[in-house]
Amino acid sequence: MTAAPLLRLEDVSKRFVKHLDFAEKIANRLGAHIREQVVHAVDHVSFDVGQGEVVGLVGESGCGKSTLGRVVAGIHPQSDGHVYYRDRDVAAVRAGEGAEAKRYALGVQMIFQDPFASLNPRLRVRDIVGEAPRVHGLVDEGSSLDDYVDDVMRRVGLDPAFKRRYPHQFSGGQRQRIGIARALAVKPEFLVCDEAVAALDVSIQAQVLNLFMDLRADLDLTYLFISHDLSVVEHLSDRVVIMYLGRVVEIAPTPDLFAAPNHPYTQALLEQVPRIDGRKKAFTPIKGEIPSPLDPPPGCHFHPRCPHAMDRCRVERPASKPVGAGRLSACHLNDTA
Ligand SMILES: Nc1ncnc2c1ncn2[C@@H]1O[C@H](COP(=O)(O)OP(=O)(O)OP(=O)(O)O)[C@@H](O)[C@H]1O
Repeated sequence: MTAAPLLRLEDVSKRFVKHLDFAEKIANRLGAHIREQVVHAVDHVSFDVGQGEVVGLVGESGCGKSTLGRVVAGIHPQSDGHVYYRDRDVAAVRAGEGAEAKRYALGVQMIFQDPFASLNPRLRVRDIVGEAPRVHGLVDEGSSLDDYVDDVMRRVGLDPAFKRRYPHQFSGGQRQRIGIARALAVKPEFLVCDEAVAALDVSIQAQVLNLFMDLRADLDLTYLFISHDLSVVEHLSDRVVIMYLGRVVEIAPTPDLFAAPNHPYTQALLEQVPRIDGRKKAFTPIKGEIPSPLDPPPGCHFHPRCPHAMDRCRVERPASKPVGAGRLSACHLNDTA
């Protein structure tokens, strides 16, 4: 990576405590010894994202992608570790509550999978898009909020003539464009897109992915693009970060990752990607169930599903080590090669 990091994650962890439900509390009164459990949703994650870069964050459901995205966007505080933005520790910046905190809060925006759930159904598009710029005084003196909203709508391919409509009056793809417009309206520099096209039909997905790329070029945006689907990030990302059960297992420039995946988990994920070169591979689901993050396997979390697992993998967590230019992988096999 050549660009200076805009975002840097250093040993970031996020734990959630799963509190006892009513039945479990009753059972405890009757003598059971059920204890609160801790989910290690994100487990010592480190990587950076350069200014103007698109980093794809990929892994199966429950591996902690959304949680990490929310930590980056400042929605969840991390339990441990540091998040640096423009080389400033975000925890300190946010505690300050001054102009720098506001710059971070507006500068890093999140776009969600389900625009319908994230858009207030009682607000017209004009207010959904215009509310934050109005509150934060982002509209230049001498121009109107309506003009501001019209500009943002045009930028995402929405006709401003429809700004008095409500979200339910739009299609799924258009609603996602409203979500993108709402994020862009505060002039962000970093977008965290969490499964932002997963709910859309394939043809609409392609249009929205193109929009993201156009916006990147026009506005010099940086992206953390979260998806369970490697094929979604293939044409979009400069680099890909692969997560498994809360941990990063591999980081690589996108072409290198697709040409020669290093980690057995990445190899298994790639086996599932339908290729567009006509030589469509047979669909081979990854062997075994994803273990529970409440009780992850010791050693390498992937070892119960790994075809190459060795004794060491069952007891020792593999460190992330360089495996080529700009590449890291956390697999004991690399020590035996
Ligand atoms: N607020 C929360 N409270 C308790 N546990 C949580 C919370 N948010 C996430 N988790 C747990 O953390 C783990 C990681 O969840 P997360 O949603 O980050 O994964 P994901 O990879 O984004 O999966 P998906 O694509 O299914 O959302 C899961 O076991 C999930 O149940």
